Amino acid sequence: MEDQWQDPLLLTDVSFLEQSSHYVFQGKRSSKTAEMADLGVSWLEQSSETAEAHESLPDNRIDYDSWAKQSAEIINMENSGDRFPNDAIEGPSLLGFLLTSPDLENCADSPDITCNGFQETPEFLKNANRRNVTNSFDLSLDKGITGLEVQTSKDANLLSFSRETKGICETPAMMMQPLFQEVKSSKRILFPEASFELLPKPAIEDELLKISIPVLSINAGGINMAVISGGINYQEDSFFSGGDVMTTDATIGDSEGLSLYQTARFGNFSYKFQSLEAGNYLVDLHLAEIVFTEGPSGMRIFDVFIQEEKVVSGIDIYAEVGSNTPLVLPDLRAFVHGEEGLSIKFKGIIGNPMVCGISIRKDPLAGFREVELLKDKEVAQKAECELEDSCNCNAKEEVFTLQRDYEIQYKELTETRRALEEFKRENELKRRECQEAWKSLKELQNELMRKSMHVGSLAFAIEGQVKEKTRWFSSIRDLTKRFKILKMEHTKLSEEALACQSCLADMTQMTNSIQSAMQQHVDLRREHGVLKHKFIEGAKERKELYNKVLELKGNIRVFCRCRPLNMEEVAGGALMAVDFESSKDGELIIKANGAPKKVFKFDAVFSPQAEQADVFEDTAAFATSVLDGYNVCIFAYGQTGTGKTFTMEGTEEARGVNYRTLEELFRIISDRQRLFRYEISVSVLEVYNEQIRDLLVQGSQPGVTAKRLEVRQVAEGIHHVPGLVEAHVNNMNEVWDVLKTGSNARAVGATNANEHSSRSHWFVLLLSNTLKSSPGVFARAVDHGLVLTLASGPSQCSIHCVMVKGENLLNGECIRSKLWLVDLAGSERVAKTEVQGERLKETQNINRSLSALGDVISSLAMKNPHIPFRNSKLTHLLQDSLGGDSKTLMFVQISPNESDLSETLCSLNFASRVRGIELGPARKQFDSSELSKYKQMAEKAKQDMKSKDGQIKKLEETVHSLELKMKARDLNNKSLQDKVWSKIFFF
Ligand SMILES: Nc1ncnc2c1ncn2[C@@H]1O[C@H](COP(=O)(O)OP(=O)(O)OP(=O)(O)O)[C@@H](O)[C@H]1O
Repeated sequence: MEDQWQDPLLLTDVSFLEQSSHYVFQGKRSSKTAEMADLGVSWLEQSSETAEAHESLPDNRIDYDSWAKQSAEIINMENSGDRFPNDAIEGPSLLGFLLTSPDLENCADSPDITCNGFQETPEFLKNANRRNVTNSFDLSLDKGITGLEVQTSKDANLLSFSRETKGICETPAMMMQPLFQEVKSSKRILFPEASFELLPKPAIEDELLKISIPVLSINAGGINMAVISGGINYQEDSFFSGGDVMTTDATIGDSEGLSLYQTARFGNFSYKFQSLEAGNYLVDLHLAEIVFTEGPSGMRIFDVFIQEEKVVSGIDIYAEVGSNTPLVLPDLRAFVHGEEGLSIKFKGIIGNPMVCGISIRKDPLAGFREVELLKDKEVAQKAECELEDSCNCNAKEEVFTLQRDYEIQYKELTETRRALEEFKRENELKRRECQEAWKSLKELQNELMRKSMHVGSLAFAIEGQVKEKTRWFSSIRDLTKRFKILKMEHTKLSEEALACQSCLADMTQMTNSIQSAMQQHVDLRREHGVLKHKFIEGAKERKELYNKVLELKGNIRVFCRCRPLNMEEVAGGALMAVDFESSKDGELIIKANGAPKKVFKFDAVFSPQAEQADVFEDTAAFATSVLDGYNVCIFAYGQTGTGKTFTMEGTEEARGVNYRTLEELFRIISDRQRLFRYEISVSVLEVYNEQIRDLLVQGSQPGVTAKRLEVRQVAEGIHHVPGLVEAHVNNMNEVWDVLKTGSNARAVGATNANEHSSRSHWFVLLLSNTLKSSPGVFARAVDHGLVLTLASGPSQCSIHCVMVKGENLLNGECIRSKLWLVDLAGSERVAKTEVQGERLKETQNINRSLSALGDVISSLAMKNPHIPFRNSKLTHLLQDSLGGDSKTLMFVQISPNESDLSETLCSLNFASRVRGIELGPARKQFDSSELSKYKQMAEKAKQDMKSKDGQIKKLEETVHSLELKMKARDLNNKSLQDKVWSKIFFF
């Protein structure tokens, strides 16, 4: 109910009803509050009628003392303009309205508001008035006043009956019985002023009445039937005119012998008694309603006229005493002037009048009046006598005339008095009527006031309602607009829903496509996983096979390269010390004085005509090993000026091993970019006087004290130079820049020799004791009466370290490897010339480095448990890449000039020794068949590797195509998903 709008008036009514039900309408009106409510209504009704309301005798069923008190309080409050105090009667007002509403406070007693249980509205009062034929109405149906109010004139014989309604009277007979007895016993007349009060009459009247003997009694309706009732003889019916007769055998009343009431005259009739002498009489009328026995209808109301004057008005026998009960209207006064006699007429208002008996008695009080008249007459006669004495006969006549006039005037006076009394009575009645009318007017004014206030409050409420309804209309307009908008949106959404429904099929189709694509994607992934596994296995196998090939070829391989004779040598007519024409593959024949002197075997021998590319063709495999995760060391060894730097660095036109190896690295990286991710960084350093010098640090010069770099072991088998600049390179341009930077920074000895002259100045140094005591090549050198000669001058040990970090994108495997590209200092067989100072120190350090390298290689060859890597910075640096599973490639550079033969032989012997390390002494003992067998195995492995490479390449291509397909699927799925989501979002 809270969300429903309620009319404030209706709400008040509801509230009123709810509350009033607690006070007024709960079953029988037994509670005090209900009585008060009823009394309040009764008060209103009474106040609108007459002021006699407060005089009404209360019924003994309720506390009428308190009622009267409260009624008086109510009347006082009303008269004083006060409203009913809330504390006088709790809750709602007596009128049943909640007076807390300001709008309705002044119209709480509004009769227009329907109140359940309050039927006593003005409308009801009006109806009651209309129903009430005696112009009186019920004050309270429930608590009506029991009794009969008989109104009559004091002097005139007018009796008027007005009955107060009485809900507690079981029958009218019960109601009238007391009255009959009262009338019968006391013979009193109830005056209007007395109403319900029995006023005592003068005792003399009673006495006179007792001695009043009827002069004539008639048994009405009794044709030839005289009866005696109450000691009075009622003669047979006569003196009547008109009417009908009815008789009954039924017993009338409770008393026996009341046969007077067994006959009656009814209809249109009257009685005329002409035999009566002049005088005052009293007439008793005996009535009875014989309705349930025989006779006419009992519904009769009639008037009684005596001497053409109405003395009884609207008598209703049944209403007074009921049926079969006597009703006596006694002492109706009548005056008979003389011959005209006494006439009694009965005129019906409703139905036919009826009378059972008539008794006429002399009025005993009339004698007193006659005495008075006689006294007046005596006075008049006395005056007349006096006049007779004092006046003459004419005067007597005049007196007689006056006397007659007096009598006439006296009569007139009597009539006037009677008329005056009548006027007084009528005046009194009119006064009362005026008073009642005034009170009614006042009530009406009050009512009008209340109505006006009620109307005002209603107008106020209506104004509020109008405003409210205006707001409602505004809200309704807004709601209507919104409703229209919503309707449009609904229509739009319905259309979209229809479109969506049509799209659902597409979406279903798309979903199926997506699902099938996803299934294909899953299949492809599965296939991809299988292929990937196969590929990983193949790559692993390839790597193993490749490594096996390299191992078969030897982890330390030696290539021999002979430079061409330079211009000077050619110009000087230098003789060739190497016979390439007679040499087989991998053989090098050294000749002296035109005759072959010694044959050397290497893994590859490059003649002076060999191009840089030819040299690198066999070197490229090491680049693959590096990217497979192996450490590789490529270094060039040889006499000064034999082409070490040319082989390693080369020129811009003829790039050397360094550049080409890096180029090969990037090429392989590019090939493997879908499977591996690599990072390449390059460091360029130099070992100078047993000190590591970073050639990528700008401004670094040989001999200049720079930051001291040391080799540190960071993990098992991993050595690192903390602080060494590592230049990350992503392409060959960057590589070339780094190589040039290092080349430019390469130490240039501050000797008296330039690059060319360096080769023209030779030093012969004795090997250190260490070298001398070292086995292998160095021992052989000693055996040959030679010592290792180290290049002095500009060429120190130049080292390029290429660090590779790789990650297998398929299995997440990471590798970290190093490629050392070392351009060693020149090794010369020089005379024991004196070298002084700084140059001597350089030479000693160079010799130390090379001899340490020789010691390491010798130890590796001997498989000594201890390898003296730390005897020099160079071997310390190369520790990771010498021995173990690392690969080593040595370029032994020789000069073709016969004049350099001794140095050449020295270098070749050293190289042969190095090559022999890997094969070991036992391998030298292998016969050619076993060697060919190994070669065949190597070839087979190579072929397998190639076929594996082909398979791997195919797998790579398949994987690549699968990846492309998956990407295409992903793109397709994504576009489909985008379409679906866009449909979804769109809707
Ligand atoms: N295979 C070759 N073909 C053409 N020229 C060569 C070859 N080998 C060397 N030379 C030339 O010989 C000269 C000396 O070469 P290079 O400087 O490389 O010798 P080196 O062994 O490095 O000398 P050093 O020990 O003093 O550094 C250079 O001018 C070089 O161009």
